[in-house]
Amino acid sequence: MKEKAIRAGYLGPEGTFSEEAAQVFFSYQEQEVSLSPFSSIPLLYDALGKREVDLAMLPVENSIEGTVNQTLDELIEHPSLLISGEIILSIHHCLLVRPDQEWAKLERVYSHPQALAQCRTFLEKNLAETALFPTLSTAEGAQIVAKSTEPYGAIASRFAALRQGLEVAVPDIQSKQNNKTRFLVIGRQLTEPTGADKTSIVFALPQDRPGGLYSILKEFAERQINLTRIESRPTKQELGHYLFFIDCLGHQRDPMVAEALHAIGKNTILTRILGSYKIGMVKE
Ligand SMILES: O=C(O)C(=O)C[C@]1(C(=O)O)C=C[C@@H](O)C=C1
Repeated sequence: MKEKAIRAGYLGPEGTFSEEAAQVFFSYQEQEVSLSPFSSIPLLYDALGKREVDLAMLPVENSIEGTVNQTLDELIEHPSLLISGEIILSIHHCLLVRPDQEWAKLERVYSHPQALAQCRTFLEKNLAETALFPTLSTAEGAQIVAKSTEPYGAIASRFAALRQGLEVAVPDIQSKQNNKTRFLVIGRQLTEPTGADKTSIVFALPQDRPGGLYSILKEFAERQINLTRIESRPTKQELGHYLFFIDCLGHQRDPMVAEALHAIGKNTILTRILGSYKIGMVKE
């Protein structure tokens, strides 16, 4: 009997960078994958929570703008979910207009807040008087412009321009040419070790103990385990109380990583292993 297709969700509508990340990542899966768009990150998490999808492709960090806070914050709100993969995508933003439109005279530019921020230098230099309108995704911005008759533009991909019948007025407007976003694949299952893995954890420290963070970092350093990321997010309960996110090389089943994870549990007030997964490819 044919295996059922994996149901994967991404931040839509069609034409987002998240769709591209999903297309590339899932093309390497042996099992068939059916992709569906969701109009916001919380809606995608809801669908995961209700098991309407098995996996979700979510942006988590960008080389210019840093963390996509919503992805990390929602992950904390859903304790049964696990990270099962990652992929890094080169992000080329374009200023899109309708074919009859002059871009220097735009009254509004629509895009996802991450994209608006990644293109801040271009916008400040060339469209300082233009009002910036945040949308739920870059592709939604392109859709709004395609449907309008006003002097509006969008920041989105070349692919979104094709989808919406828009023109690329200015290509590559991101503030740094080497612009990359890392996406996580979030699901429910722990992935098997591949020999080239990463592990993500989140923890909270007691407030009153000096050297709390040092006591955690030491466990990795003493075992020569390389950290690839450290990030803090407010607990939202009390000012100055933080959750720390760490990514390290290795799988949680590797003896050294397992030992370090066990040891840090003694110095935290909460530790959650968010998943171990294969180090992701970079798609240029
Ligand atoms: O709006 C999109 O196209 C997305 O896929 C979202 C998103 C993000 O949230 O970071 C993804 C990649 C880029 O960094 C800009 C926007």
